[in-house]
Amino acid sequence: MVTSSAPGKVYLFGEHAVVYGEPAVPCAIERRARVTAERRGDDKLRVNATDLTLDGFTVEYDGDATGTPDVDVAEPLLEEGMGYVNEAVEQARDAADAPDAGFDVTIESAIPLGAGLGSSAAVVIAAIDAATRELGVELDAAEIADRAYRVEYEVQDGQASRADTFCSAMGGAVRVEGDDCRRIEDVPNLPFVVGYDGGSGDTGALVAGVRDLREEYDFAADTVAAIGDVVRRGEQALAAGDLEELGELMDFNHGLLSALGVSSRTLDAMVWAAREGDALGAKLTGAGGGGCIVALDPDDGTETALRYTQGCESVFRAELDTEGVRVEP
Ligand SMILES: Nc1ncnc2c1ncn2[C@@H]1O[C@H](COP(=O)(O)OP(=O)(O)OP(=O)(O)O)[C@@H](O)[C@H]1O
Ligand SMILES: C[C@@](O)(CCO)CC(=O)[O-]
Ligand SMILES: [Mg+2]
Repeated sequence: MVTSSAPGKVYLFGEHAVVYGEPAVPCAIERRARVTAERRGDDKLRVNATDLTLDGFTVEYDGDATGTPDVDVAEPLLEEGMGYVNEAVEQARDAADAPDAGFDVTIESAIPLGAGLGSSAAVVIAAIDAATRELGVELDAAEIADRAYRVEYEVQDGQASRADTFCSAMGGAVRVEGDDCRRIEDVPNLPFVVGYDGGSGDTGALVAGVRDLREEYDFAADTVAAIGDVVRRGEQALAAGDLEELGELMDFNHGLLSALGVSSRTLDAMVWAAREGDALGAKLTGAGGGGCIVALDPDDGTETALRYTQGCESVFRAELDTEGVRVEP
């Protein structure tokens, strides 16, 4: 039995545009998904997701993933909940050359689902690591990231970047531009505050929406390119440790994402509350549509402002997690 964990993330800059080859800077945060994999005597896959927002569920699949779930949950929800885990286990079987390996998989995650904090990437990274180790194979973090990217690409219908999965595997702040993925060293202390509206967005649908706009309007394509410009400028501000400028650029990045139609009333409300609470800057994080915003604030003004904002369900500080995927004792 092996348990591995991997962190969620916030985007300092660049979500969505990264899908079209612009650079992005996601940062791992100290909120983890823990996945335990235990080899079974047969080729079945049994998944126990204790704190999925569907109140937890258990599903038993046979080797080709066509078995009948033993719980009474709507089919689409199950499919969605199972897709990532299934594909992650397939990657582990492939890496260990054990096509018939069956597993009992248990997921415990502190990362809200579909809220822009990279729950899918964290679950997939931890699952690949735990399942391959259980089969006696140790992959390095870069290979786990690469395999997890293939899972996200598959489940998100061929529209995914390497950003979330690379960040979760490596930890820290990273820079991703197409296939070029690297860690950013010597990042200043980034005082992240996260506001969560309790909702979620559909990553696949939101990415498809941006793609359609981009194809329809040149100015939407220009907006995506402008996000790339913000990110490049942001990298300089990050290297200089200039938090004021980082904040200003986060505000700009949010405006551009909003123009691309991926914000929402509550995300906007939280962004404005953060700014009125004297945040250095604030933006939505991840796919958008609902879920989380991230603000930069070394003081407690943003937290206080968000606590009094209608639609904001919880507020927390998020520390940069310099550690990526790891085995848990
Ligand atoms: N605790 C969990 N147990 C099982 N599956 C999970 C868990 N957390 C996430 N998932 C899977 O990840 C999916 C959510 O992924 P999605 O990409 O939509 O959102 P996200 O990764 O949280 O946000 P974003 O990609 O915007 O950062 C869920 O529908 C589920 O399939
Ligand atoms: C919206 C997106 O850029 C980030 C989702 O966390 C999609 C992706 O990069 O795969
Ligand atoms: Mg995701």
